Amino acid sequence: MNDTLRHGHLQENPAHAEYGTSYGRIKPEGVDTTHGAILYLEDITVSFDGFKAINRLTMDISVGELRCIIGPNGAGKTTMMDVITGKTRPTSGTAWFGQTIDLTRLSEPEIAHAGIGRKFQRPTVFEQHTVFENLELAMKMDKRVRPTLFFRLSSEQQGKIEEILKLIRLTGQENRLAGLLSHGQKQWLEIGMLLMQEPQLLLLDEPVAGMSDAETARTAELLNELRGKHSIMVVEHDMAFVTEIAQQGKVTVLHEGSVLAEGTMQQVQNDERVIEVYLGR
Ligand SMILES: Nc1ncnc2c1ncn2[C@@H]1O[C@H](COP(=O)(O)OP(=O)(O)OP(=O)(O)O)[C@@H](O)[C@H]1O
Repeated sequence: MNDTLRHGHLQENPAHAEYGTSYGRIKPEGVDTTHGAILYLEDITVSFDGFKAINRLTMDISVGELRCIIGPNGAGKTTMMDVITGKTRPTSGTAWFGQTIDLTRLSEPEIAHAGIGRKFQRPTVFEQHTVFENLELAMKMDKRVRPTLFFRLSSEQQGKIEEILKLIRLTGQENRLAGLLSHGQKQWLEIGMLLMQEPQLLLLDEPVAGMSDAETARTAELLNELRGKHSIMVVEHDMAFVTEIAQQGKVTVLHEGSVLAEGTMQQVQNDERVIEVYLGR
């Protein structure tokens, strides 16, 4: 058992008492999703010197859902992700991860360890290492990996890397230095690195910003392949991309720190209030 488990809140939660193994790693099985929700933000407010960046925000995400979050600049999208990942503490409200884990009581490392992966806008891969090594490093950096002096990949772990390489469209590129990849490929690699850690919830902040049209289209394909297998929250301004990945799923429109509208892309696109504050501009 590592230090985070020994000393952190996770150990105190009986839901975390059982640990299964996966790819030689200790995997938390403690997220109780019996009611179907992976995330439930309940009446969250974040005040910065009296200014409410998030204002009584309530929303939930189901297990396996791919949820798109849209909204004008300053709507509170990044702040909401900061609350979920423990970077920002809400002034009030609760952020439930499954039924029992209150994220507002956990530190950032504890939240990452509990199974929430976040991808920031800019890619942060290890440029001096190959694509394969980046994925391998992601596996080793995972706090749940059992510490061993000479870490050697098992055939199962090797298989996992190959599976992810295929998913992120980098099969055949595994020996290339990550620094030589295109911007889009670096973004996919980083998504692959997060997937290596098998997150229960994946947060993606503007994943297609700066990508070519072809890369954007491939990213949409990639996310559509992840649909149903992972719970994913995507914040994005590129409406054509959002339309591609939202399909018949829910899109949430944030405005002034609250949910302005929620529904299918078609429903929110036809919502007068959404047109007024965002899409119609
Ligand atoms: N640390 C902070 N101190 C003061 N104000 C902040 C802080 N962080 C964010 N804000 C303000 O809170 C509001 C919400 O910001 P946030 O970055 O969450 O919006 P956003 O929806 O992510 O915008 P964008 O689409 O431009 O990324 C903005 O008005 C921003 O200026």
